[in-house]
Amino acid sequence: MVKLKFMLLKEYNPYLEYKNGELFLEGVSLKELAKEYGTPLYVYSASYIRDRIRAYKEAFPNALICYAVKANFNPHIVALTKEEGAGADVVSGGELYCALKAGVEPSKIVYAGVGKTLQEITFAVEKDILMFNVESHMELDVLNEVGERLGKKVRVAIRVNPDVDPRTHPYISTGMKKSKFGIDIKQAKEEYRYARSLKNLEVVGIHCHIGSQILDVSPYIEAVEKVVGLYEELIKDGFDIKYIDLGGGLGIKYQPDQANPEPEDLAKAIMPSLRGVQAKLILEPGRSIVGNAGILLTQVQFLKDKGHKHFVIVDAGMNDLIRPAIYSAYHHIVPVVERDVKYIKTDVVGPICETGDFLALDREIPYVERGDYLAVLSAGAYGFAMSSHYNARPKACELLVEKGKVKVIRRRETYEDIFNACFS
Ligand SMILES: Cc1ncc(COP(=O)(O)O)c(C=O)c1O
Ligand SMILES: N[C@@H](CCCC[NH3+])C(=O)O
Repeated sequence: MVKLKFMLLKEYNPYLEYKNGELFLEGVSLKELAKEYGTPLYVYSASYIRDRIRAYKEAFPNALICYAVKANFNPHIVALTKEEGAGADVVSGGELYCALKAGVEPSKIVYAGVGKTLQEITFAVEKDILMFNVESHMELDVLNEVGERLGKKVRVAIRVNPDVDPRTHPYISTGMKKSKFGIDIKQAKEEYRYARSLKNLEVVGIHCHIGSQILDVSPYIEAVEKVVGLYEELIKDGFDIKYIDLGGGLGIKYQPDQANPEPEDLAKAIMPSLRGVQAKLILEPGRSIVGNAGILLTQVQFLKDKGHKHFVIVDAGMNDLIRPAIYSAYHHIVPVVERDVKYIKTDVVGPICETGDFLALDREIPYVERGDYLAVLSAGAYGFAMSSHYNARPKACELLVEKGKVKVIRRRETYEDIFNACFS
């Protein structure tokens, strides 16, 4: 029984293990961390993040790996990916600021997003980033104007929408016809010609991102084939396409019976279609770098038995981890200190005044008591990044652990932190 559980945790993160019934990450006791730093508490494993970047680099030795900052924008995490040689994929001025603070070279930064503001565009042009992934005709005009004003040639790729179903949650499918993202691949050639006619733009690439949490690699093959088709047409038309950026999206293990696909699986699927392509490949993985690096620790506040229904009420709410509320996402929950093998069927809910505030519904979890700590797995991506102050709750503390060492990468917020901006 214990051995089985041990194997299962390793499949999420090889640095996560029970020792004498107590959970450790990279050799650090999670119970001790929860006691010292309080809960809710995010803890990330640095070695795991390093391993994942290295796995991408091994699977795609000639590619530029641009970590998708949106998945987790803690600058210390971004700096870690930079240390391993990654660039950054950003979607806002804030993320660009974060990547630069973390030391990422502008020549390794790509910028996507359907609604870049003039201020954000100006900031990125001034910083001379590698490439804008342009999502509309109007954006081309604005980029050209900013380039002219600043006396620069702005490097652009057009984000094409290949109309491929990535077979994931509809809210995170981004490459289908009805989606707001990118330009229909069938209209792309026309937009490329238009971009070439603008004197302050330099057309350098093709961008495509079909969605997130993709576990089956076949939609990638479909998308890549369409992108390569466009690449060949553009080359024939005299374009110098230096980069093909295929976005991110590789999924991770959330449920015990799910796979944790490797970058190598993606490489095996798509590299054959890219054989004749001269352009440099760019990838923008987010979740598959940091998702299973992180866990969210929470403490049981109350138990409530309504007869027909049991509730475990914890101190982490939807303001800390919103994925279950908005995507009905599953996050595996395990005890920080094992008790016995008795299981209960329960909802695990937070303190927020919303019925949608849950971490798990009708879930069998090991028996717990008031004061126990629970670890919510796979919380490193889109966990803290999507957190809020809802119900005037200070944001959680974030820790980075590596080989037995602990670093506070974001202190717990205070009430003053929440309200300071109201009184300045
Ligand atoms: C343009 C772009 N690139 C990269 C990513 C990162 O995706 P993921 O975290 O699924 O790897 C996203 C988010 O889906 C995105 O919108
Ligand atoms: N926020 C989503 C992923 C969005 C991907 C961004 N394009 C999630 O938590 O799964």
